Amino acid sequence: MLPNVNFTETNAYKYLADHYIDITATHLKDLFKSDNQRFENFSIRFNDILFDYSKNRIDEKTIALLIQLANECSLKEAIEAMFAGEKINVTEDRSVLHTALRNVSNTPVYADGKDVMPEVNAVLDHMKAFSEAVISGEWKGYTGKEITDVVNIGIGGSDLGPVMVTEALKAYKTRLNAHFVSNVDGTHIVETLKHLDPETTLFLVASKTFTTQETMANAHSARDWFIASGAKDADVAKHFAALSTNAKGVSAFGIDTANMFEFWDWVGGRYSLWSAIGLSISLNIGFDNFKQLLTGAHKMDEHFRTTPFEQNIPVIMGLIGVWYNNFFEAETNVILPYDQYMSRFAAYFQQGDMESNGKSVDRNGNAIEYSTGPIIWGEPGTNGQHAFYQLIHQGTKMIPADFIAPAISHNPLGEHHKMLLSNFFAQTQALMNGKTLEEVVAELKAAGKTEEDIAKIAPFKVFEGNRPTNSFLIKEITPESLGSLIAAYEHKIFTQGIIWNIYSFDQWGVELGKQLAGQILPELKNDDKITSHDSSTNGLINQWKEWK
Ligand SMILES: O=P(O)(O)OC[C@H]1O[C@H](O)[C@H](O)[C@@H](O)[C@@H]1O
Repeated sequence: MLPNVNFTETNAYKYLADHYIDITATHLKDLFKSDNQRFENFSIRFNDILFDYSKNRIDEKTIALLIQLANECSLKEAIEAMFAGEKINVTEDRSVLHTALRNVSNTPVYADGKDVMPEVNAVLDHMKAFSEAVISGEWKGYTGKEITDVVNIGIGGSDLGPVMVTEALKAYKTRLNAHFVSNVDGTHIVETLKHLDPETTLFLVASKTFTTQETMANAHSARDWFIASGAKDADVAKHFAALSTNAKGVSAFGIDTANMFEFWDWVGGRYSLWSAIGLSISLNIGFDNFKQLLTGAHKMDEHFRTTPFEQNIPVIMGLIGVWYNNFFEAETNVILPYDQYMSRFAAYFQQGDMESNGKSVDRNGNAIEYSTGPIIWGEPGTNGQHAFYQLIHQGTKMIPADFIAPAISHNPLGEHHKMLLSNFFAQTQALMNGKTLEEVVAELKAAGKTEEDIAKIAPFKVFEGNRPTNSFLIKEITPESLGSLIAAYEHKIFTQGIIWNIYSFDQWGVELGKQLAGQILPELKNDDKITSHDSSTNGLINQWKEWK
């Protein structure tokens, strides 16, 4: 059972509300001035990850009160409930056990009274054998040629995780070329297939349910393209594999169940890259590296489960997020990887976070009166600097930012990495310190500007600063460190869902649009004028019918 506490009624919340007034009276740079141990006090080393949260609008009292809040909301018990396989996804009556998928310690994990580890390990063995056969070239296509290209067809959790990790770990690429098709827009698959050869292409149809409209449409089009090349139905087995929980659906599609990689309903879609859904990752970086990814995540799982909250990275991340979300009324959280390979990291956690905590009903089914999940966004640095950082530095909204950077680049080209990192370090410093009017005036004077010019321009050059950031400095982006980092963000989401008293593992909010699309699709198949909807929807459909 998950705890059921309205966090706004806890003692800690009341103390935090008072404490918030004190903190807002203090500039972040002054917090540094008054504590020369601030970095040591507010940073955590975890293997090759340094998490520095000192540039946040917090002091020791803030952290103590936030931890009191976590305790009053029984976070520890909630963590145990998840790891123990309790059915904490209540509205779908399911356990939440993505942690079992990476349980490299192999200790038993129970769902519905049954140890899931033997099944988990059997699928991993299958993934290993398959990946090695395809990568080595032992696995041949229907005309006897080696596979050169792997196309993952999936959407949402069956796409974003594999894409993000494959990109992030491109430095570990095998000889196979990776492609990802997700959008039902025919352009996506047409453009992907244009450059591929059916004789050397392997399709992975990735879908937990095996009913998702976009994925099924793309899988059928891929199959048609394959058959049109002269292949027979029997050849499909050499070119199509399925990653799913739905064996019946896989057979009905015509995929050999020997090529089915199973997972289970206790794996949420957006937490599934660790499951058979990760087969594209295993093909693209090799199974041993995939295993390292699982190992890194497992180490973070252990850290989350056993480390006191004061030293617990996901817990601290989550609580600081609550602090900004519910006291400072920050609405978003920007993720800024200073690593080109991690360009899809923010997009991945848009689903991870927003589909998990974008909820407005609490665990009692009552409408919520406080703010829940933040809007997640972001792009890699330094590109973001030349686009949207203006608003982060000088806009009217507070935007807590996560900076992520590797100390060692996989591409140590000239001075590039030093330039990249100088930007990372400088940005967090600039956001914290800002620049006062006096500093601006002094700078303009030194540049020889007249009094008149100074008066005209100075106000626009002032930076208030006091803008919070987290920094993750990672020794190197390896499968293991990436696994740990992803798991830290997953558990941050969990922590916040517990505090907000919401169910983080369902996603009913995606259903309504699907249902209405199902009603509209038949109306698009004839030329009849539509009058059954509101005037806007009718107008759009009828104009489309005129133009199509
Ligand atoms: O893996 P599938 O069953 O095809 O689901 C793909 C995606 O679609 C759904 O709409 C959900 O919102 C996602 O959580 C899920 O990851």
